[in-house]
Amino acid sequence: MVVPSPSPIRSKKTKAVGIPVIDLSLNRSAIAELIVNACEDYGFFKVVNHGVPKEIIGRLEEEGLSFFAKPSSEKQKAGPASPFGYGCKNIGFNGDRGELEYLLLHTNPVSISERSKAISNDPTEFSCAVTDYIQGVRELCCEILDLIGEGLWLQDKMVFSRMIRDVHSDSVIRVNHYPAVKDVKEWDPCDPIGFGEHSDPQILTILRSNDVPGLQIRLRDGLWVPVPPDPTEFCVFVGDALEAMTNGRLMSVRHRALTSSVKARLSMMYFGAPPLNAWISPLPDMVSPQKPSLYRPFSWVEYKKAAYSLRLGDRRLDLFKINTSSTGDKVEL
Ligand SMILES: C=C1C[C@]23C[C@@]1(O)CC[C@H]2[C@@]12CC[C@H](O)[C@@](C)(C(=O)O1)[C@H]2[C@@H]3C(=O)O
Ligand SMILES: O=C(O)CCC(=O)C(=O)O
Ligand SMILES: [Fe+2]
Repeated sequence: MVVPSPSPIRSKKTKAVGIPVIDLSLNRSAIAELIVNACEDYGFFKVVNHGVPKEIIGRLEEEGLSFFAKPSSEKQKAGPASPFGYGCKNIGFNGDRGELEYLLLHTNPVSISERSKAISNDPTEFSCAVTDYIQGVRELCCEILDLIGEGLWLQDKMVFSRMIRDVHSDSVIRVNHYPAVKDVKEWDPCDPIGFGEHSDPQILTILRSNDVPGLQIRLRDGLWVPVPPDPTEFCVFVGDALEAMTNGRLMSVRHRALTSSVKARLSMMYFGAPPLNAWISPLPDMVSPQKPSLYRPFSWVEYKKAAYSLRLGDRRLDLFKINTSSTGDKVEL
């Protein structure tokens, strides 16, 4: 039987570029600058020597694989995702669909332990695997955010990580499972959408996948770049909230997953978010007469409501833009 190629899809609209890979064991001020450059140019980079133990990553991967291997009727007991729980093919509430199934969980420990009962036959084991993983990637997320604070020369370098460390942080975790293409007859090469184009609404996303390709990022010029998978690395995405707080200097990256492999892709994302009542607005350090505020202040709960009322691919940050003329003056509408 002929099977589709496991390599990333490359239409004439994709190209190979050197995606920044940053070694976190190197000199602090050098990596702070490299990270800020990557966030400005791509809104995306990879990290190596990240310090998250392999054993912790492996345990969550195993838990994810054994959950997705269950019969559909069993998995449905943890669903539907509204928004948390088990979801299959439906993404969000407004008709977006993808060739995947997933678990979406709030990172609050009480919520995880409650949800685990419907997900696993050994809820304590599952719950520990998830909370240990969250602890590891939250540290990594905060470390990267502090480096961003340093690279931007902010007065308050921990302004971003403080939101993530807050006990009321609205961070979420997602495990996506893109089933293998078993029968080439069922595979439509024109529609290999695993997860459609979008940006992540939060501050920063930390993604780890197995060795199956699929992730692509969109460059400023509109070209799509396949991201080679590497289970030993983490991918880091700038989210909408970080773009707003840096007054557009760091770019929230648009990305998607196109899968067509003979092996299933498993990806795990930590979406670092502020508390619901936190205010998001361009930081004073990022605003000047030459660079007036691009966004009006909004609360995270307001932003989330907007995100959930829209489609996956909508540019929701535009709703919060202040209209300015070419001279930088505010425009009365
Ligand atoms: C269609 C949607 C799914 C989503 C909520 C939304 O209305 C728009 C944003 C989507 C997204 C993308 C990044 C994350 O995967 C996610 C959990 C998030 O916070 O925003 C999803 C939402 C979701 O799947 O519930
Ligand atoms: O699964 C992936 O590789 C990407 C998924 C993603 O972008 C998301 O869940 O927001
Ligand atoms: Fe995403």
